[in-house]
Amino acid sequence: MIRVNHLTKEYIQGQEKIQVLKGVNVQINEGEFVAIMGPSGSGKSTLLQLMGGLDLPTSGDIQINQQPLHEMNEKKRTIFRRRHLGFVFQNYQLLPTLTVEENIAFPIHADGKIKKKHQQSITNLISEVGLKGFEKKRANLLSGGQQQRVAIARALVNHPSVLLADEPTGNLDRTIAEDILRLLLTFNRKHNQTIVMVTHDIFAAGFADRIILFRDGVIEKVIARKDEDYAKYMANFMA
Ligand SMILES: Nc1ncnc2c1ncn2[C@@H]1O[C@H](COP(=O)(O)OP(=O)(O)OP(=O)(O)O)[C@@H](O)[C@H]1O
Repeated sequence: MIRVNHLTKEYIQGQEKIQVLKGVNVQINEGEFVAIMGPSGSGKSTLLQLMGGLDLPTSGDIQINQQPLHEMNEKKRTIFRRRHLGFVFQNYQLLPTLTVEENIAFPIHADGKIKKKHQQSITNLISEVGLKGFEKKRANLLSGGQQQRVAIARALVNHPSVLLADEPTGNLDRTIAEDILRLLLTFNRKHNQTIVMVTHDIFAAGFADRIILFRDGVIEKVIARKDEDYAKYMANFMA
C-alpha cells in the first residue's frame, strides 16, 4: 500500500522557486491499478518519481507498505527500490546490446548472483509477456512493443510490491499500446500486482480501477470505475 501525505515539491531555478506539488494526499491500496492523468507540467512524473524514491519531497511523506521513504538513507532507499519497486518508462530504457534474457535478469545481477529460482522466474516472465523464442535476441533488434514487454518483465523480476509506469504506451501506436495495457491488466488481475501509471491518454487510463486527475500540482478529482458517474465521465472526456 502507498500512502502519500501532504506532499510538496519545489525546485529552485536560478532565483525562482517552482512549486510543482502543492500538497498531495492519496492512498493506493494493494492490488489496485491507478492511472494519474493531467495536463503537461502538472506534476504527474514528479509525483511518480517521489513515489519511487528517486527523489525526495520538499515536505510531506510517502510510505510504501508502512515504510517511510524519507527516513531511509540513500543506500537503504536504493536497496528498498530494487527489492520493492518496479519501473517502466516511455522509452523502455533497455540495454540495447544485451539479449531479452539478460535485460530481464539485470536487476537480479545488481542484487547478487542468479540462482535456480531466479532462472525459473525469468523463464516464466518471458512466457507471460509473450516473448518465448526471443530469449537470445538483442534488445535493439526488437520492435517498440516487444521492448516494452521486456521492460515490464525486467520491472517485475524481483516481484515488486508496486509497479510504477511513466507513459508506458507513449511511444506506441494504438494497437500495440492496447496489447501492452492488456498485459499490465493481466499482471494486475492475475498476480494482484499494484500498478501506478502516468498517462496522457484517457484510453490508457480506462484500464485502471481509479483515475487521479492532476492539475497544477494538486489532485483535482479522483474517479473510480465503481463510481456511478464513471461511464458518463469517461464518455464526456472522450467526446
Ligand atoms: N529537476 C527539475 N528542476 C526544475 N524543474 C523541474 C524539474 N523536474 C520537473 N520540473 C518542473 O516541474 C513541473 C512538472 O513537471 P512534471 O514532469 O512532473 O510534469 P508532468 O505532469 O509529468 O508533465 P508531462 O506530462 O509533460 O510529462 C514542470 O514545470 C517541470 O519543468
